[in-house]
Amino acid sequence: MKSSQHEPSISPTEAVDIIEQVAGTHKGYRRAHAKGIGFNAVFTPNNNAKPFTQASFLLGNAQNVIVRFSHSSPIPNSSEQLIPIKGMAVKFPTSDDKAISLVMANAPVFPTKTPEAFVRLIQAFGVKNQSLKEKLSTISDDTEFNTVPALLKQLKTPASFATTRFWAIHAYILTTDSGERQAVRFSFEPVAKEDKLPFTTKDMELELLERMMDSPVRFRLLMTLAAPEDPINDPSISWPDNRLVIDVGELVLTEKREDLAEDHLFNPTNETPGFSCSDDPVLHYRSEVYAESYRRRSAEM
Ligand code: HEM
Repeated sequence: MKSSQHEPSISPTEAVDIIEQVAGTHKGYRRAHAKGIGFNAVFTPNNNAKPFTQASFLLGNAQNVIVRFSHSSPIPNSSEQLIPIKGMAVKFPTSDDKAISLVMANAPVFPTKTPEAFVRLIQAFGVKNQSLKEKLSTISDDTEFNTVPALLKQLKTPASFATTRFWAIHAYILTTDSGERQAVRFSFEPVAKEDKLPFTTKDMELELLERMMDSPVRFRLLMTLAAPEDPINDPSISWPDNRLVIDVGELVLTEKREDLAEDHLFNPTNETPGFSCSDDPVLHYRSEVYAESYRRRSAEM
């Protein structure tokens, strides 16, 4: 565990065991965000990030990237309409084999400050034969879950991946050649705004493919700059709305990947000169959880 400040009481391997206990084992699938669709895409930086970083993926020429959109459930055939949390993962190439990945959700904040609280939340929501009200009452005494009921109320299943904003949630640290540091949070904002589906299907993957036949699907990569007083190690706290947001480039989907990016691991903790992880314990925990999930699903293929 790289984060120096936090030693979780539930190990990443135990976390994957717990997800399997709650959701079952679905051989060959990711242990979360099991169902999804992969695309090739092009990311074109506009060099607005240059004053803040030397990170190559945010600067220079257009580059080929891999994108995977997903439904968050660990159960591959669960109803996508009943699962409001969706994911978008983008893998940028780098000169070494540690591709930078932004692995995002359609929410600006995470429900908990620590990874083990999130795992306990999975356990609480996974209890069988209990209504949502009963599940909420079992977590209501725990101050770690104060924000959860309000977050749940705001959740709404999106109509389309192409009109959804995705946030990387954790802070990352950008550095310049001369060593200046700036904490930022990334998000991808859709260029398409219309919510009403012009298409016939309720299947979000098909909807995306139909949309692409009509016009290109684009997202802007936005970077929100932290002020010195903003917390950079707590993904459950949002930064004030008046923070400077910089548009650093555009992503355009080009084609569906035949492999759907199924075999890919998107690791949100890879670093490159000019771009590093903050001390957020949830971010660092994800690295080992994803590696464990990847080990299990690869062995089952
Ligand atoms: C302790 C916290 C978390 C746990 C235990 C967890 C668990 C997992 C697991 C087991 C996977 C499957 C990985 C694989 O097999 O490749 C996964 C994928 C994913 N998670 Fe998380 N996750 C956590 C936090 C987050 C956060 C904060 C976000 C959003 C910012 C997020 C978004 C995603 C997405 C989009 C994927 C799919 C990536 C892909 O397409 O390959 N997760 N998560």
